Amino acid sequence: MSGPRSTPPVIVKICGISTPETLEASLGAGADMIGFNFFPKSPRAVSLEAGSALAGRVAGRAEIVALTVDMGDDEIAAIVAAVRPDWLQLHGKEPPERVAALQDRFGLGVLKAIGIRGPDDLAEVAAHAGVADRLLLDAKAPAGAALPGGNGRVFDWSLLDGLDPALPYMLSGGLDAGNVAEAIARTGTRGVDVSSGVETAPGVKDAALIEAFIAAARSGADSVPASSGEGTTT
Ligand SMILES: O=C(O)c1ccccc1N[C@@H]1O[C@H](COP(=O)(O)O)[C@@H](O)[C@H]1O
Repeated sequence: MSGPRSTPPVIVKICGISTPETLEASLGAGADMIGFNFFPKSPRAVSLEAGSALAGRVAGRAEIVALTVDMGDDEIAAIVAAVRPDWLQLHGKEPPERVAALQDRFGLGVLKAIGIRGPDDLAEVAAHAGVADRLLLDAKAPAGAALPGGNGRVFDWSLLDGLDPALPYMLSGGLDAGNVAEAIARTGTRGVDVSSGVETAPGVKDAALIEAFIAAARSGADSVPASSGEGTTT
């Protein structure tokens, strides 16, 4: 994206946008990051052509995130060429070495998703801290789930109590307008990400739900003290 943007106290990402109408609703309501989903099995998946057209409307108004799951270099290169994202969201089992390799190859920010269900999952957080540009702490998908994310499940936020407050991370997993302010207040997160919580059916985003989510996140953000570092948009 071009030019500096002001720094919101809590970054809001709307993920899985697939129509111009819900894109405009997200941007109009002040979304900081817009995610386009390139995981073919997802009900939110967009084609390269659709993603490119939607991303063209975003330029300069928010950051663009391309969501992939254990994708190979050639496919990612095609997405990067078509969509010109600011960030790659890696929502699979990509190890830290893969994160670093993609940073080197594409020169983009990497938002690495880590599924959280219990205390053992924090080892994965530690392994990626200092490698990924930002972490996305999401509810771990149940065994056998078709999707590694986007399942509308909340995890136990108290698992994050011992995290280093300086860790650059965003929170996701079952967030919606009714719980996002509490999630921000409870965790002190500097960023939130939502997909199914702003939908009326899988893959069907709703403008009113998006607007309500962003408004609720902004109200929750008032409970978070000013940041010295993370929270800055790139
Ligand atoms: O949304 C999807 O379909 C999806 C598919 C594969 C990987 C990740 C996916 N979504 C991401 O998961 C988080 C949490 O989703 P939800 O809000 O609980 O529905 C979402 O913000 C996306 O970044």
